[in-house]
Amino acid sequence: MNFENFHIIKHPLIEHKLTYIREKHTSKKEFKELVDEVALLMAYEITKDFSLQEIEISTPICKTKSKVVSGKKVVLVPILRAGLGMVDGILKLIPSARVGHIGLYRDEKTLKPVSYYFKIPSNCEDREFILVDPMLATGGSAVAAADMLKKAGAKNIKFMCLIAAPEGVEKFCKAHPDVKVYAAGLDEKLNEHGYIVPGLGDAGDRLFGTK
Ligand SMILES: O=P(O)(O)OC[C@H]1O[C@H](OP(=O)(O)OP(=O)(O)O)[C@H](O)[C@@H]1O
Ligand SMILES: O=c1cc[nH]c(=O)[nH]1
Ligand SMILES: [Mg+2]
Repeated sequence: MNFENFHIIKHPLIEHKLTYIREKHTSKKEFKELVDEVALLMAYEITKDFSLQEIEISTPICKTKSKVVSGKKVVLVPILRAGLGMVDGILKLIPSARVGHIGLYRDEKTLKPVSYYFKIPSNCEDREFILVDPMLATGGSAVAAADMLKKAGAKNIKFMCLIAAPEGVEKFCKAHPDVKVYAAGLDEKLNEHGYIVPGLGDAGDRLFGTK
């Protein structure tokens, strides 16, 4: 997909783990562990542009200057429910990140997102948002979530998903060209029920065992 703000994160470990996330016989426990692991690996990649500042510290040997991450405070925002599956993995890497929540579900018939919850930290302008959801299908949910973040004042947003469909990438990138989108895999298409093909099925149901 040729959108400047769309990036596939390619890494052998991510591809390997994604294979077992897709596999329908993977257990609920393993599914959640793998989603967390891929989210952590992706977060490592997408934070490469974080800025650093030098501080003075004392090692047991002497005083020295060394670097720490500086800049805007990170807010991780899962789109409920399935986005919750990615939070623990990313928090392992960025434990100080605040966590906002956006409650959206996709209406089964219309495939349009229905909003039911929104809570994020204040002072949005000064924060770096990482919006997460395993699936970018029609794009309706992710576009609505980014709309809500911007309406609340967010200026700096990245969106991270595990699997994207071309339809969702196009919709999101056109609606939010200023938001960088990162996916571990780009699939073929959507089926007649709006599910990604080959995809992984219903991410929320597989994470929470609600099928
Ligand atoms: O790109 P879209 O067509 O909007 O579809 C993607 C959305 O669908 C899934 O959520 P779902 O509605 O199943 O809610 P859940 O996470 O509570 O299961 C998924 O986690 C995304 O949020
Ligand atoms: O394939 C899909 C599409 C939307 N939501 C999911 O959980 N899976
Ligand atoms: Mg679901």
